[in-house]
Amino acid sequence: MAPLLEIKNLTCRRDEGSGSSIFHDLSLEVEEGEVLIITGRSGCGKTTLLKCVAELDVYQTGDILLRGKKATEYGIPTYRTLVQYVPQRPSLLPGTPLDFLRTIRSFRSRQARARSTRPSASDSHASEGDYGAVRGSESIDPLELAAEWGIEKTMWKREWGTLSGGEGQRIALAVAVGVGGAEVVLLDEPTSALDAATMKTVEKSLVSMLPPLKTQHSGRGGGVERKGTGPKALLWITHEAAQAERVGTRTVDLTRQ
Ligand SMILES: Nc1ncnc2c1ncn2[C@@H]1O[C@H](COP(=O)(O)OP(=O)(O)OP(=O)(O)O)[C@@H](O)[C@H]1O
Repeated sequence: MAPLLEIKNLTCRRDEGSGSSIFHDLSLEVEEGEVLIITGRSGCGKTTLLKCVAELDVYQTGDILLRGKKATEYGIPTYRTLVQYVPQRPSLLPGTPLDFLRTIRSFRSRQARARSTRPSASDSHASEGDYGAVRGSESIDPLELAAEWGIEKTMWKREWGTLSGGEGQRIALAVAVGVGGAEVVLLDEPTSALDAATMKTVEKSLVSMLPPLKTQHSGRGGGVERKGTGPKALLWITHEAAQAERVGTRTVDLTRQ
């Protein structure tokens, strides 16, 4: 069976392909249940790699396969819902988090309708007011998840730019893992703006959403019970060795690639 995610011989160059290489001939496989830590010195290409995997950045050679299929076979917008990138600074997004959630829900709803003529679960909540109108059928409600991380509901109605770095990070994370359907979530230093206690709470809930690992890896992977309610795997950029040790099942150091 094809791996969950396969990166094959990926090469990415600076300046839209005309400059020097950021990484060259990089190959990786990610299986279900993994928290693959991406680390390495500043500027070595960690963010670029995640953006390439999300098909947001252009690479010059190589293939990225999700369950054996290229993004073009899924269609790029659908692929990006299956492989979701969570930016380091969501404060640069326009509008409010609630607008963002509505847009994603509406896209998912259209996708679901295209696949089936059955009414979507979000329709059945359409009379529940501002927040209920964007609720979906997933087992994780982003607003409730964010509330567990200390985010009050009213914050969802504020412009992204008015939220603190840590508030914006938690909301963006809750949307990425809470709005169902993402198979692989790409986390770009997801807890860099959080205090130590909140960081550990977020880490635990993220790892608990994964399915159990099929193969034993050297890392501890959080040592938390896995419920399999969220994405199938995480690619997680961090500069913190202690965090990598807590959550990671495997580490790739891009400095050495
Ligand atoms: N649009 C761009 N044009 C030219 N160079 C770019 C562009 N985007 C990124 N780079 C360069 O590519 C390299 C990799 O950048 P990237 O942001 O992926 O590094 P990183 O490992 O995530 O860094 P950090 O740890 O500092 O966040 C850097 O040298 C960066 O300056």
